[in-house]
Order: sequence, then C-alpha cells, then structure tokens
Amino acid sequence: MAVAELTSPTPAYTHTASHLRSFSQLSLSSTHLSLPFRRSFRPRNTVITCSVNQVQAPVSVQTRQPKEKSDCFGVFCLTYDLKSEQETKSWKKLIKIAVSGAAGMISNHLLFKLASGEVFGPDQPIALKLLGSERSFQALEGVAMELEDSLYPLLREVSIGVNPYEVFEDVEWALLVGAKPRGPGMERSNLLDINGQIFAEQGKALNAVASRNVKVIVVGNPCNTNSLICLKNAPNIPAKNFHALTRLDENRAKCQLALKAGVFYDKVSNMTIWGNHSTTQVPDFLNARINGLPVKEVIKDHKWLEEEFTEKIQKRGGVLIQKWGRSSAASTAVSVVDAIKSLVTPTPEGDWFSSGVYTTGNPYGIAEDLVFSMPCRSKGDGDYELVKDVVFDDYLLKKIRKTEAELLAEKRCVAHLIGEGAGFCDLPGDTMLPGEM
Ligand SMILES: NC(=O)C1=CN([C@@H]2O[C@H](COP(=O)(O)OP(=O)(O)OC[C@H]3O[C@@H](n4cnc5c(N)ncnc54)[C@H](OP(=O)(O)O)[C@@H]3O)[C@@H](O)[C@H]2O)C=CC1
Ligand SMILES: O=C([O-])CC(=O)C(=O)O
Repeated sequence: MAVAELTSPTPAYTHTASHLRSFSQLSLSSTHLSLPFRRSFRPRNTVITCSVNQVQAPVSVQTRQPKEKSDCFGVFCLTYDLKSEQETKSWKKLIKIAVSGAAGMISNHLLFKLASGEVFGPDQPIALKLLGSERSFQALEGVAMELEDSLYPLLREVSIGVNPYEVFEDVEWALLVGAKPRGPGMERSNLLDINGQIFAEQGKALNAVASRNVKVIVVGNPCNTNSLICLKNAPNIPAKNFHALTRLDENRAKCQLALKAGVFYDKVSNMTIWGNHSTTQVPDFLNARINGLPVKEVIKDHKWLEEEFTEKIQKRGGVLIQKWGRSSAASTAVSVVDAIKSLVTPTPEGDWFSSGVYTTGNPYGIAEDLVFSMPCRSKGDGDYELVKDVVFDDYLLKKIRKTEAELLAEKRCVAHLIGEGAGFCDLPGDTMLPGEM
C-alpha cells in the first residue's frame, strides 16, 4: 500500500515520480508485495510523527508502530483509542471499506457519504481503503487530502494504494466502482474483456485477503458480468455476497411511476428491476405498488407502462449523458448508499429492493450461474433472501427472457475469465449500457 514516508520532511502526500513508478511496477502485479519491499518502503521501526505540517498528536492520542497501522494517509496515521473518550466509547468496532475507482466521479460523492455516517450509522467508525492506479495516483492523494480536510468524526483511517492485494486486506465491504469507460468506436466485446480482466484480478485479490464474509457491490460497467467474473475468481467467498448495482435503475423507475401517478416518490414500493444493467433491463410495473395498490390499478395507461415507461428507464442513463456530458455520478453514489443500507437495515414489511445477485437456486426459472437483478429482502444482517411472492405475465416473461439472453451472451464472451474455456462473443445487436444510445 502506498503510504507516505512519515519520517520524511516532505509533506505526506508528495510522492516523487520515481517512488511512484517503482511502487506501481511492483504493486500492479498480481502477487503480494514482498516483505523486503514493504520494509524498504516503510521501515518497521519508524516512529510515526505524521509529517503533514508536523502535526502534534493530542495528549489522548496513542501513536503506534507501523506494524499495526501499516497503511495510512496523512492525519489518519494518528491512532486514537476510541474507548478512552466519553463520546466514542459506545461506538462499534471499526469496519474496513474498500472503494475502487476512488478518484473517479462516482467515488467523489460516495466517499464523503460513507465518511459522514449516513450509510453505516452515527456509531460506526470506518476505515476507507482507496484503490486507484498509477494513472490516478495523484488524484487519489487529492481525494485523501479532501477527506482529511473534512474532519469527519467517524472516519478513523484512510489509506490509498494501487495493489488490490493490499487495499482489500480484511475489508468487510468492497465497492468496486473503477472500470474503463467505453470509448468511441470500441466494441462492447473489447470492453467486456478489458474490464473483465480488472474484475478477475480484483476477485482473486478479494479471495486472497478480504474478510471471508466481505460484501461486494460492483458498480463499474458492465456491472452484472463484471460481478460474475469477480465472484468466479473468488471461490472462497460466498457467491451470494456479490452484487451488481441496479439500485439506480430502481430509483429511476420509482421516480417515473410517481411522476405519472402524481404522487410523491415515497409512495412507490415493491419495485423490481429484472436482469441486466443495460438497455434490456426490465422495470417491473406488474408487481410494483403505488400507495399499496398495484401500479396497473393506479396508472390505467398500460400502453405507457409497456412502452414509454419501460424504455425511459432503460435509456435514462443515456439521456442523462446527453444532458450532462458525463454519466450520472451523484445519483449513482446515492443509489450505492441505498444498496448498502438495504443490506444493513431490515427491509420494511412487505417491501423489497432490487439487486443484481447470483441466480443459482433462484425460484423464478432464470438461468443459473448469472448475476441478474432480482427482488431481495434483508433482515439487516448484510445478507438477503430472494422474494418468492411475485407474479409474472407473458409481457414480463418475454422481457425477462430477452435480458437473460443478453447476459448469457455476455457470459460466453468472458468464458476465458471465468474458467469456462475460450471466450466467444455473439452479443445481440442492441446490447448496450444505459449510457450508450
Ligand atoms: N451500475 C450503475 O448503475 C452505474 C455504473 N456506472 C459505471 O461506473 C463506473 C465509474 O463511473 P465514474 O466514476 O463516473 O467514472 P470515472 O471515469 O469518473 O472514474 C472511473 C475510474 O475507473 C478507473 N479505471 C479503471 N480501469 C480503467 C481503465 N482501464 N481506463 C480508465 N479508467 C479506468 C479510473 O480510476 P483508476 O485509474 O484509479 O483505476 C477512473 O477513476 C463506469 O464503469 C460507469 O459506466 C455509472 C453510472 C451508473
Ligand atoms: O453507461 C453508463 O456509464 C451510465 C450508466 O450505467 C447509467 O447511468 O445507468
């Protein structure tokens, strides 16, 4: 993990180019950094005197040897004994959260929400472990500096790094946001391959060093197949723990139904997004409810539901890109927060939420061994169950088959990354991310 050299007189966040280059060359490999390298980068007997403007630790602060606090950024190298202070002694045990693509647009919102306490609660101290790349390392330092300057009481550790084997060590949550965006003229099969390799590598790293019960939320597109690749490369972590983010689609669907019905969006419940986070996704108005009533009883214009509404949700991301010039970042971060909160708080009675989860054992007849958005309920323990009491009609089934076919085709494309032989891409012509239109 890249840590500032604390005995150096230079500020904690100035890495020399050569430091960075040699660090990245080593740490971008798929193996752990060797111990000698760790030692040379951060001598074990170094006394921590956080060098950011030579800040002095307050009296109640205990500084520790780097063995315990080996990866830290700036002010977060100071170690506090939370149990020694009245205000913090009832706090829960610190949890470690990794965020990849941490210097990107979504993370720029997400990290600050995590640090504020709005996600895990006001008594849950957190450690943020930020994963970037050589390309983004300076920006990552900038992000860490902004986190320092925000003085969040619950944010107790921040570290930055470019090696997933270091960043993912002991993490209980991995929010995998970083992915290469599809560029002009790039084939989707190429995108699947490039991003797939990132997620295969990160799956291996999670498998090697993360908490055995780590919860993984894949945001980087194409998120369903990236999530499948990740879980296949992490056989020691339950497949059930991997999610692909479709909560943004759920939120978009609730908003449009509320708008059409003339109600506030908190009146819309039981909203399922089925399938792929792509333009084949299926926003399910058959099972959704408005004010507790089936949507079709409230919105009588069924042609609008089947045509306009469905397409609007499928293409919302693309329309937004046309307006903004970039893909949704703030609302995506909000939806990641919603997705986590849905797993750590009990689902309200009778309601459910959508998440892209592993299909093996699903009660709906959807092909096994995919990551497919489906309706889930949680007891608030980080786990979830699939909802059984949903109904289907011909329209819904036909749409589900289409998004299922697309995911099966994506899976064939990445066979080489999930241990299933050579990849072969025969993607349907209209296969698109929400952002592509
Ligand atoms: N599931 C969903 O609902 C949504 C998903 N998304 C997806 O989330 C992802 C992140 O979006 P956003 O934060 O706006 O994107 P940004 O472009 O702002 O950030 C993406 C980050 O991905 C990282 N990255 C990893 N590999 C590469 C690569 N090969 N080339 C370039 N960058 C790479 C970069 O960080 P680094 O160099 O540090 O690795 C970069 O900071 C995208 O894949 C986007 O499509 C967006 C909206 C909704
Ligand atoms: O295609 C993208 O990057 C944007 C995206 O996923 C969305 O807005 O839903």
